Amino acid sequence: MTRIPAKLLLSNGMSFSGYSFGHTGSVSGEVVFNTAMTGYPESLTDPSYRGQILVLTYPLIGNYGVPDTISEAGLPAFFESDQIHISGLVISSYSEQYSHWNAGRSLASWLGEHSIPAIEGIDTRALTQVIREHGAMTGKIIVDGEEVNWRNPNSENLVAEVSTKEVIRYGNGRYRILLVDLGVKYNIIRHFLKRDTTVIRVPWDYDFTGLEYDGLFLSNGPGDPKKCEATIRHLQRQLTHPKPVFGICLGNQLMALASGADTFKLRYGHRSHNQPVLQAGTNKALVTSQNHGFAIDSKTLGSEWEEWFINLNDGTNEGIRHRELPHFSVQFHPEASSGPTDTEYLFDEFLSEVGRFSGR
Ligand SMILES: NC(=O)CC[C@H](N)C(=O)O
Repeated sequence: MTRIPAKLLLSNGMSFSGYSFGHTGSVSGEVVFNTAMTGYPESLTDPSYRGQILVLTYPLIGNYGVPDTISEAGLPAFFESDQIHISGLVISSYSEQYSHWNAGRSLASWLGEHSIPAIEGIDTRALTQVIREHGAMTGKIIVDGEEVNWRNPNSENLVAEVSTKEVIRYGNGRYRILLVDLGVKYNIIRHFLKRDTTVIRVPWDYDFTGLEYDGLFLSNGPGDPKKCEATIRHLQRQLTHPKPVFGICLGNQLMALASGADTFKLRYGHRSHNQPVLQAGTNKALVTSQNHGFAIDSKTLGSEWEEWFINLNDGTNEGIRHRELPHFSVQFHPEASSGPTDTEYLFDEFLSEVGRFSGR
């Protein structure tokens, strides 16, 4: 097989040479790295990666293939959304051979079907060190010399692209959860459906303030949280009421912005399965799955709010909660798909607040 040469060009001028696989084409986006050892089908379909060129530091990728699309309760069983959201993929060694109980196709053919360019043969650990030193950068995967314009996805409203266009209901449980879809990972919906709920999934800019529901949930999602002005406006009105509100990742950042606090861009983000967080005021540390490039500036939190979790690597915020009302959110992923499930209990805590509030 003849291999097509490709290169990864960074906005600081550095270039890394490799070979094309997946879709044969060039693309630009923000270059981010994830150090998890498994979970590429979930990561590639996570809407929070929209506009990003994903670098995987684990060297061997593709060896367990990609699952078939099998529907379960109206959701694809093994994916986090209905499509691949990354703009491009950068890996070290691509395994043509794959073997796994649920593998239905190869990674290369799946990327090809979705028109996503990928490059292999890159020293992704050396590349990651460059990104750690320089900070997050935009980049281009250039295949066969085909030119493409630079793209900085953080200047776009990516949430509007990935959010549902219509209201969708799932399940028929006791508690009604209004889920604001900012780019929701399906494992969040699966976690709610396991807990006797009806999930009402609404678009990111939907005015939910007059609707009937028992608890409000703000999902994860791509890009700069400050682009979600409509959601922040609706949330501000909701936060004056004692109805339970829970947010994950982008949801955490929007909770802070709606309460008057600020967010900022991290130097290179947290993307892995082994991010240690401390529950503030305790000695309890938890291992979490994360995927974020922005964070809450905890110094700007108002007096009604407190820092709930803190990242043990760099001391940045990993969650906040209201001192009196049942409003809380986390920067990490309690639904961890893929990754450690240590913090799944937060769904139970939210549902117990919802039960208490609704009186059912
Ligand atoms: N997974 C997420 O929700 C990410 C939130 C936000 N887009 C960030 O990068 O920080």
